[in-house]
Order: sequence, then structure tokens, then C-alpha cells
Amino acid sequence: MEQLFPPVFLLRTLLPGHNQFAPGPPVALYDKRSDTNDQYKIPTPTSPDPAKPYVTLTFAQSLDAKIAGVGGKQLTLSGKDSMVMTHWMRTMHDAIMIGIGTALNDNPQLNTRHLPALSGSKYHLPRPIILDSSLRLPLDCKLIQNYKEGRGRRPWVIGQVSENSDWVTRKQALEAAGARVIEVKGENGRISIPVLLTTLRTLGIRSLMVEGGAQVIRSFFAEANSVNTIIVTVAPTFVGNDGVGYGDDLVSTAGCAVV
Ligand SMILES: NC(=O)C1=CN([C@@H]2O[C@H](COP(=O)(O)OP(=O)(O)OC[C@H]3O[C@@H](n4cnc5c(N)ncnc54)[C@H](OP(=O)(O)O)[C@@H]3O)[C@@H](O)[C@H]2O)C=CC1
Ligand SMILES: Nc1nc(O)c(N)c(N[C@@H]2O[C@H](COP(=O)(O)O)[C@@H](O)[C@H]2O)n1
Repeated sequence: MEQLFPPVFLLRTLLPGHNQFAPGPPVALYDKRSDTNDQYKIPTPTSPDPAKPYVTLTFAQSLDAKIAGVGGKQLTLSGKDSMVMTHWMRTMHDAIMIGIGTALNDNPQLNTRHLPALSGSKYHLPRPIILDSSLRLPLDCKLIQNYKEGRGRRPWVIGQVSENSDWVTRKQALEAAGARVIEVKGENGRISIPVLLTTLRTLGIRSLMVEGGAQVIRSFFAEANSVNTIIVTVAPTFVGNDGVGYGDDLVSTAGCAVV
């Protein structure tokens, strides 16, 4: 990929007055990894709707709006500074969410390892949440391994309610491996975003950073009033038509205003 000019950050705020990402250094926080309580005292964006978490949708894309290469190949689109910004934003949210497509493709860690080391303190780690209707998350994925080894928080897997015996077996296996499975109602074969958001809020999640991938980004764009802030890193490169995009016809359906 040819780099034409330094990466640019685009910061778009959907709701005037709700840009709660004022520049500042990453905040040093206590290392609270207890899994019994999500009401952390971390500084986090406040949702204008008390029934839902504050939602930050953030991802990196090329100039031609691709977020991955051919066949889903993971691309390093963010530069170093942008990656630090992303990891800093992770410290500001109670939870971080991806779809099962990203979990299977990237096997991500969703931690804060690109931030400078702190002496005597650790950064807040967001709780990983995976949208995974049929519970396909591998038991040996990094998110579960990191939790088991004390280097990450317990992953929450959001599945669609099912009485299918394979599903029940998968649920038991995931829970035995350390994940928590949360059952959410489906809508047109997908996990309903509004139901998901209210469920997460009742479970103590005040702020949610949605990182992708393509289908998840598309779902959040398509669901009116589901996103408070969008932060997109645009890399100065073209991936081409065969790359993975999230669709360029959706912003107008979300009823959002770019300010
Ligand atoms: N550049 C960037 O910033 C990022 C890039 N990526 C890239 O994105 C690609 C993965 O994207 P993609 O394959 O689209 O997978 P996603 O991560 O978007 O996961 C999609 C899957 O999530 C499940 N799902 C459940 N409910 C919903 C819902 N309401 N809306 C959407 N999905 C739902 C579905 O599986 P099921 O039916 O089984 O539940 C669906 O197939 C990878 O190549 C990865 O590298 C990912 C994140 C960030
Ligand atoms: N901000 C950003 N820039 C890129 O260039 C990316 N490829 C991604 N990808 C997202 O980050 C996840 C990987 O996280 P870890 O490095 O494992 O912590 C990946 O799964 C995508 O969600 N993001």
C-alpha cells in the first residue's frame, strides 16, 4: 500500500454537545478486573439516554472506505499515533464490542498494550463483548486465554436465544472456558441492536466502544439513535474494490448530522 500523506483523524460528532472526547493524556486508572461489578469510577462518556450506554463507533478505513483487504485480510490502516488514540479510547469505555466475524478473522486482544507503561498503576481494560448468535467463538481465542491468565477481563458473548441442543452445548463449553454467555432476542436473524443496548445498560455498561467489523458497523449505521459518536481513522491509501467495505449507502439512513 502506498502512503500518500500522514494518516488523518476524522472526528465526527453525531449529537451536538455530546463530543466527550476532549484531548488529554490517557488517564491512569486502578486495575479493576473484578467481574462482579461494571460500575467503575472511570471517567467515561455519559449517555444522553439513561436506558442505553454511550456508544462510540470507531474503526480505521482506507480512502476508498475499506476496512480490510481481500478475503478479510487484516490491514494495518492506523499509524502509530492513531493506534495509541484507539487504545486510549479503549481505557475510556466500560466495554468494547466486535462481531464474531472479526473475532474469527483477527483473533484480537482488545487491550491497551500500545499505551506507555505506567509505574504503580494500570490502565482500565474494557470488557470485551462479542456479537455471536450461534456461539462460534473458539474456546482457545486470545480473549478467553487472556482472561484465564489474568491479562484481560472476562469476555461476554452475546448469543441469540436458542433451545437448540448444539447451542446449549456450545454455551456450556464457553462458560466452562471462562466466557459469560448472554442471551439476547434476535431480529431478522440478527441480534437486535436496541435490545442489545438496553440489556448491556442493565448489566452496568455505561459506555460501549464498537470496533467493527463490517457487518457490525453496517448494523449500527443502519439503526437510528444507536450511536453517539463516530471516530474514523482514514489511512491515505486505496485498498481496491475487492477489499472489505461496510457500505457507502448507509449514513443517510441513520439520520445523523455531521458537525
Ligand atoms: N479496520 C478496522 O478498524 C476494522 C476491521 N475489521 C475487519 O472486519 C472484518 C470482519 O468483518 P465482518 O466479516 O463483517 O464481521 P463482523 O465482525 O462485523 O461480525 C459479523 C457477524 O456478527 C454477528 N452478528 C450478530 N448480530 C449482528 C448484528 N446485529 N449486526 C451485525 N452482525 C451481527 C453475525 O454472525 P452470527 O449470525 O453468527 O451472529 C455476523 O455475521 C475483518 O476482516 C476485520 O479485519 C474489524 C474491525 C475493525
Ligand atoms: N484502529 C484500528 N486500526 C487498524 O488499522 C485496525 N486493523 C484495527 N482493527 C481492529 O482492532 C482489532 C485488533 O485489536 P488488537 O490489536 O488485537 O487489540 C481488530 O480485531 C479490529 O477490531 N483498528
